[in-house]
Amino acid sequence: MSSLPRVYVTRKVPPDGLQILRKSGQVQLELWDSDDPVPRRELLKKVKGCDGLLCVLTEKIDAEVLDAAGPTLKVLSTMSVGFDHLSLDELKKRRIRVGYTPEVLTDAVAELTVALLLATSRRLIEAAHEAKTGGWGTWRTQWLCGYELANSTVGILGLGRIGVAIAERLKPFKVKRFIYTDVEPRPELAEMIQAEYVSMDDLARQSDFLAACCALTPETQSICNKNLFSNMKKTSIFINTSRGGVVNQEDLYEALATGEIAGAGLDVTTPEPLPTNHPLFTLKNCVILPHIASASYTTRNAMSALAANNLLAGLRGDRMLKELHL
Ligand SMILES: O=C(O)C(=O)CO
Repeated sequence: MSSLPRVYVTRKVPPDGLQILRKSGQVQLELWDSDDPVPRRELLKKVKGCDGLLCVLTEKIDAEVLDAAGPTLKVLSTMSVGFDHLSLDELKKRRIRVGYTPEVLTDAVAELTVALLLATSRRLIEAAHEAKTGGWGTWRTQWLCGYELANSTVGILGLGRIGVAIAERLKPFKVKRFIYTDVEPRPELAEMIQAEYVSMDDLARQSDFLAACCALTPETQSICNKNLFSNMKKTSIFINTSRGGVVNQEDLYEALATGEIAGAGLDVTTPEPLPTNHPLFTLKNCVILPHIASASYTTRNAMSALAANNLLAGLRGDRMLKELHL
């Protein structure tokens, strides 16, 4: 039997990552060779005795999984920038090193955020549907009017790399002002986009477009709620490409259905997938995408390669390219 470290990969990850692992000659690899998530029972069985685990964001890595893996598990590598699916306390307790994939997806996520913002504010999905289903009668002066970016104020909730990249892409649309809020001011990032730090209430009150770009943590859970939406302008657009958990969806539904805000574009929801009979799907002013912000071939390949390299470095005891310091 080989004495190489055993690694379990919980999904058919894009080819670059798999190739790096296979060619390394450094690990014995086992893979859940499917596009669908590994069943929990199978995961609990397969992690037993592994040295390394490469997962994606649909796998909840908690005490149960870590107990099932046992003391051999030294490295966890997630193919995601988000890590709300990982029980960090449990990982820290067991001294398991954790790799993740920031930066390589910033461009793709920012690009999709802009696309979703425009699709929502200029009502593209509704308009395409009307054109296709006979609703297009004649050119009408106010029909399918939306809201434009020129001269607007764009608010960013949680200013990190992705928020900066979104603002950089929106600037050429003649946005007048960028504002942001976070747990504390981020002067270096803010300077890159000339964004002004404001309170959460001012962010809500002043934004014409408000983009949630924050990580999901206990502090940001449901932070976009009745309080936020009721402070927003009736003409404002809310966009979320971070995590569904930052939004109270009942409050968002109310805000959209009663015209408290003009529209919402969501790439992330709770749960995922959002059931097709969910009330949010009944609203014309809500555009919902199936968590595709990072879904370009280039980016997903880069994420898988980084996740693979993180895992191998961790198993060698070297510095990872991107490690979460617990
Ligand atoms: O990497 C992540 O955290 C994602 O949400 C996938 O884009």
